Amino acid sequence: MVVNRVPLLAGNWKMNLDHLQAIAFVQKLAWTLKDAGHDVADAEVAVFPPFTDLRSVQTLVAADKLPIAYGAQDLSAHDSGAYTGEISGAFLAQLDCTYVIIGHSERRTLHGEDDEQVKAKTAAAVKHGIVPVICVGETAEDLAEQGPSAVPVAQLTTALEGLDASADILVAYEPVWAIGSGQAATPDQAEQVAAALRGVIASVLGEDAAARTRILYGGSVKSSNIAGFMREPNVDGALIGGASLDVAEFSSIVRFQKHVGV
Ligand SMILES: O=C[C@H](O)COP(=O)(O)O
Repeated sequence: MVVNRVPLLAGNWKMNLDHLQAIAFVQKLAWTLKDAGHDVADAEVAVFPPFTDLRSVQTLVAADKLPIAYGAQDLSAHDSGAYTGEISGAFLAQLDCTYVIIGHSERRTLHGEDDEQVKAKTAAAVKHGIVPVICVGETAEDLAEQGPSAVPVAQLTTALEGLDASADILVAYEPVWAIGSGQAATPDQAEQVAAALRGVIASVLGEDAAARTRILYGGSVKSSNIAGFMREPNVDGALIGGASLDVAEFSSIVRFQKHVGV
């Protein structure tokens, strides 16, 4: 089976940029990529703004037909009802979100999300036709005690339970110790875990799903280190936090082929 996994460079803005800043950022990003001759066949670009920006980003992307995908940073496992503060997958689908991040380590650590909630949210995203970006990763303690793969493998195994083999998903391997620390994993480390995660997809959803599913690396990705990750066979892109908030830096990451001739 020949599958072309187009690289995805995805910017997770976290709680940064309000809706006016989001409009300016997306316009500038589109201009910068166009000026640089970016070809969408080389890499897909996505941004993950705060919820309150999504309508503005939707309007801008649709009006100017920008080649920039977007998604939300979380969703509720429920469709509607008495869930104060929650956002339904149905609402995100109405805003034409392609993607939604699920189980980011900041949700797991700061908001107590566990693997069962991540599983329920993954199912909700798929139900509403939104591609879940399932985040997994080990803490420094996990790494010391169990090695790099054990926790991400367990987290993904639970998240995928009950999904149909045809489900369209993405996986982001983000070692918690690498997020925002300036200390990225090595490409070898990322590849080792990504390969293990592809094995999980194969065993739970089948070989076709494993072959087509893109696996991203996240954690202190910059223009100066993206090339190493993109050379790895099981790493299909990156989920970028801090460096995605600077148009020039993010554009440079998106155009990773220019750095290295991958
Ligand atoms: O979702 C993105 C990750 O948390 C990585 O963040 P970072 O690139 O700032 O380390």
